[in-house]
Amino acid sequence: MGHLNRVMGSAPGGGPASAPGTPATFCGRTAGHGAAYIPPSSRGRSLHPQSPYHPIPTSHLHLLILLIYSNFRDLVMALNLLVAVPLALVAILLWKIVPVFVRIYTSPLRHLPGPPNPSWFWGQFKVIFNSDHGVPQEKWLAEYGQTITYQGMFGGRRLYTHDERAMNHILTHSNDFPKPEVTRYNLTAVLGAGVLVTEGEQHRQQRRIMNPAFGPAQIRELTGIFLEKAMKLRDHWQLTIDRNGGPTRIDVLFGLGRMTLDVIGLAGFNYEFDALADGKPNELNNAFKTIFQGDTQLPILNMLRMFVPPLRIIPTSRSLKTAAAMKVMRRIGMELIAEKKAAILSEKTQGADVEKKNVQGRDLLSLLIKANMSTDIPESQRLSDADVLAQVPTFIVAGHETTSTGVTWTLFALTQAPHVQTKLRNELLTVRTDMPSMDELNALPYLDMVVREVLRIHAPVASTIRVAAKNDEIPCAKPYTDRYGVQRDTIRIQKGDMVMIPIQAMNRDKTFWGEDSFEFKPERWENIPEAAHGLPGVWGHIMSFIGGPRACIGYRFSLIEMKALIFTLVRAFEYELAVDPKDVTKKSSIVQRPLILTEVEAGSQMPLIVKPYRAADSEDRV
Ligand code: HEM
Repeated sequence: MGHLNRVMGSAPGGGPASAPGTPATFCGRTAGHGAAYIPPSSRGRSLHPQSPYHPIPTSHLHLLILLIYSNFRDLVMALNLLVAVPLALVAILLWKIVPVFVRIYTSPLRHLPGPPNPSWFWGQFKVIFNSDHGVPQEKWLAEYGQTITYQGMFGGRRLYTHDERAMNHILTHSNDFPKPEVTRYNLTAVLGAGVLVTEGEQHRQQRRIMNPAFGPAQIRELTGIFLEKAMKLRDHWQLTIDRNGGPTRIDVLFGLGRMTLDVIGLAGFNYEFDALADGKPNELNNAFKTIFQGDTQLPILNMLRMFVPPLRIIPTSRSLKTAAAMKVMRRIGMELIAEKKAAILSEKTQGADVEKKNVQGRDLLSLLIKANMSTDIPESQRLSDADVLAQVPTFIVAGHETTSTGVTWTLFALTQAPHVQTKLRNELLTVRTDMPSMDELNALPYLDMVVREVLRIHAPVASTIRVAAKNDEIPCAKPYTDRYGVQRDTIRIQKGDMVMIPIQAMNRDKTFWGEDSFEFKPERWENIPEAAHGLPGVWGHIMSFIGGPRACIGYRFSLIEMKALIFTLVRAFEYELAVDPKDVTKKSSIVQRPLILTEVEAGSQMPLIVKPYRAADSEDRV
């Protein structure tokens, strides 16, 4: 307004500083243009603007010209915008989508053998989605060989190989094969930039600080928590059985899920979720549930938001709810961090400096904060509070349902192999205490074999995915035959191609495990086939925790937690499946939860008949 007033004021012949009735928006918007424009016809005129000889007063003429001129400019600008915005959107879409289509026809993966593409839009997505996990891929491998390709949505190519050397290359070159952007977006939306999501230097830095908290000495300290919580679950089931007056159908998945949540709360942050205490409200638990409940609204928009990043700025009811729940999570997380920092600082003021190698304590977060504050970590290598905070939901998500589904499938497997259940219980009953140490648990050979076999055959995380960050040539252990009948010993891959990490399928592949690879046989661990030694898993020659720099950081934690649970629950009870085994299937999301085909509406569950174990009852069966 002031700017325009100056122009008006400087107009020859003067005139009112502000024309009455001039719309404010006009004044505001045209100030820039009006300042430069002085019509030549007005220059040097001395007639009073209100003179009757002027049909239109000069200043009004200026105004009119300005109005027409600026409206014209506005119109042009509006038209520009109308054209520019859709053009920009089309450009972004082309920038994202064209390479996807180009890649289909240029990717060297097209030379690999594999099934024909049933639909350019869905690719094999529907076939895979409507089958049990990994089953179509296992069929294709049998038909086309160990290294194949198939197409996903919009024809995107995926490399699918069981070649152990190729898989080792992919897992160990984690910078060249990171998680795809969509996966990272989905995880970041709910976890923040925790170790599960970050890549490159940020990931290396986080792992370096976090690794000591997951070492054997630290897990030894946590064994008591695992056993205490396992006993709480045992007592809970016993109470249910007592109330029913005998063997009772119990959904073991539910109780185990709550137990492992309580464990990660206490062992992870020294926080009491009290999930096993029925009905007790808990702010963090509620926030967690909100974040991980399934999508109920606008699934199309939610899906589009994943693939078209600009749409992510449009809020949906789901994104708003998630944001509110994350705020709660962040607040509680920050309180926990502040508490722990204060405790460590007071420890420091009372004694010597904290040193990374001396880090001891009970919960993972305290250990992580201690390691981060230790004097032998250079300032530049320390994690920010935001980085530390992001590990809170990361631990909860990564460390809770994975272990509970692992133990759920163990109990299921034991119902299907009663002789294994009995043999295992007999071994566990040789221990004279309810509270064995980590070393005592690890000294039970049959328990160890059962855990290995369950994690092999019922891997809680059935598969994961990576994307090639650059063109690469992947070496193979065994040559394969390409589409043209030529033998090859490397796989060429192009930047942007997806790579499947077939965890469960490699764990059950006959090439590594022999003809009985699909059977649950703990005894196989007395002497596993030589071929299995080549699998690039971080633990036990299986892929369940994958391998390389992105292998599961919590595998020691989960193994001892699983052992503590199985130890306590198999000593106390006998288990039978409450439904027909043919009705038990796996519902694959991130973890493989059980689903009963005749009771789909009940959601994931594992109904078992649970009966207190009494030595005399079972003597005839031993
Ligand atoms: C039976 C139990 C478990 C299984 C089968 C399992 C499996 C896995 C798998 C397959 C990955 C790799 C995911 C990917 O990169 O796509 C992973 C990563 C991870 N897991 Fe586990 N996990 C288990 C328990 C735990 C526990 C108890 C914790 C923590 C207390 C944990 C913490 C993590 C973290 C932080 C990562 C990310 C590591 C990184 O990217 O550097 N996991 N886990």
